[in-house]
Amino acid sequence: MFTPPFILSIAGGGSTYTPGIVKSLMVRLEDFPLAEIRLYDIDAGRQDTIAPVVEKVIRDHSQSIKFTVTSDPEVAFSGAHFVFAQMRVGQYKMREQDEKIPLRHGVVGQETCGPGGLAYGLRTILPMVELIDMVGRYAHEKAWIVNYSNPAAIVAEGVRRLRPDARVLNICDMPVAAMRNMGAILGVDRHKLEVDYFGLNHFGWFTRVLVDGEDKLPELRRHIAKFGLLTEDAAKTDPQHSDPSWVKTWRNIKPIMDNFPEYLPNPYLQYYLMPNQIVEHQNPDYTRANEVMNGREKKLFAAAEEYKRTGILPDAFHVGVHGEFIVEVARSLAFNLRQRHLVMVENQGAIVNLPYDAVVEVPAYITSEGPEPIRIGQVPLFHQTLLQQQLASEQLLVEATIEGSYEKALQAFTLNRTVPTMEHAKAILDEMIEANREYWPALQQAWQDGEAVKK
Ligand SMILES: NC(=O)c1ccc[n+]([C@@H]2O[C@H](COP(=O)([O-])OP(=O)(O)OC[C@H]3O[C@@H](n4cnc5c(N)ncnc54)[C@H](O)[C@@H]3O)[C@@H](O)[C@H]2O)c1
Ligand SMILES: O=P(O)(O)OC[C@H]1O[C@H](O[C@H]2[C@H](O)[C@@H](O)[C@@H](O)O[C@@H]2CO)[C@H](O)[C@@H](O)[C@@H]1O
Ligand SMILES: [Mn+2]
Repeated sequence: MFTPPFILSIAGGGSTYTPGIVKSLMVRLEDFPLAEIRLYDIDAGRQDTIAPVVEKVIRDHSQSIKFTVTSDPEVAFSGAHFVFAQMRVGQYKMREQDEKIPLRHGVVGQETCGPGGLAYGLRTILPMVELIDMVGRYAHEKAWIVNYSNPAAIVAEGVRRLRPDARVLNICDMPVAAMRNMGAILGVDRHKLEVDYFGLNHFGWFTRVLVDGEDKLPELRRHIAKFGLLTEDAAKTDPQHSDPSWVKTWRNIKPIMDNFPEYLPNPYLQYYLMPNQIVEHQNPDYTRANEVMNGREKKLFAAAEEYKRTGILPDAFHVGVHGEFIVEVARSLAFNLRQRHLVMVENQGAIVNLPYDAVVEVPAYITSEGPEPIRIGQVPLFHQTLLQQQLASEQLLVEATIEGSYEKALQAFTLNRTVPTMEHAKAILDEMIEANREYWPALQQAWQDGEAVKK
């Protein structure tokens, strides 16, 4: 453990989430004291646009915290105690491709699920390893990287294989966001909930939702059967997610639970369990990437511009569970609080009927040496089978990245539940190879015309 105040670096400093995360840090300054905040990004222009907004957020709370903005890894990470990673490799222009290419083939087009998530994984694993190595070179020897960079399941598996000893904790705010909505429905703050949950990232189920020791899942089931995982007035539950695609996502918990009422699914399961319906409702010319570029990103950039012109910062970003959660996790790491959070962690027997070395998402106690997962036991055959298939798809994608294997990438795409046939998988993969030339490692075919290719 190291003593506060801490040096904290944010990798992906130009992210639309940076001001919100920094605001969350400022609100918790007494509990998580900071000496310096550093922004690091490979796109200096984007980061410079957002930096004055971030600086204003800091100065509204503290005059003493040093603020540094850089594209130099040595400056960014020297002596750092914490690194929050939130890189979007290829930025929104590549997210748009991840979503639109599969849709042209009638397949789900999504940032982290299906072929889009696999493509994003092929772009992100190696830059993440590069980040780990830079942090290893310059930062405090016990520094923690808390990673939000997506696709988190694939990134976590890539890191587990390539840098098994790295102090990286991979997290996702989706379960916390679901708990916030549960809390709103039940009329309690999300911190009052203690949940049981098992799965992979963006692929799991809540099995119990306790408030003061009483399981509230029956009450939630009755509510969800009418409204999905939203209050009657959706905007009140989730002001950030008033975009139509998110409202639909929360409502889709209802059809899933109408069929499988036992557990409450992660909203991302809609892409695997009802892909046809999702594709029918997706506009192939205007996907979530466009919604975000014309919404969250545009609003933030416009506010930065107005702040530069007038010195007045308009209300331009949301401080929600996303920022709160990463700060809560970092505090637990920093002070060995052993708080219980849902995070990604190597299974190590927590889910008895999944592989020992699978990266799973389960509740864990967060200590200064990392997460200690709770024991889940056996999961039912239906869920185990879905999980195994998704895990295999993600693991093959990681192997494809490491080995530069075209065949393994094709297997990963073919095995994914969102992809109906081998032909769809190949057509999408081949188009994605073209679109990702700048980002993916080269994928070689080991077989051609029925013959093994001699190396
Ligand atoms: N795990 C979760 O639950 C969760 C929740 C929200 C967002 N996210 C992820 O957070 C990230 C940021 O999202 P956003 O919508 O704000 O994206 P964004 O494009 O606004 O920001 C990402 C930033 O990362 C930078 N970047 C790209 N490659 C980099 C590299 N190799 N090194 C340093 N910086 C690099 C980009 O230049 C960009 O400024 C994404 O990966 C997103 O998927 C994850
Ligand atoms: O489509 P986007 O870019 O708006 O969101 C994609 C991310 O969605 C999840 O995170 C949500 C979170 O659930 C919500 O509460 C709030 O904090 O906003 C986040 C972003 O909208 C998901 O967990 C992430 O992995 C996705 O990147
Ligand atoms: Mn997530």
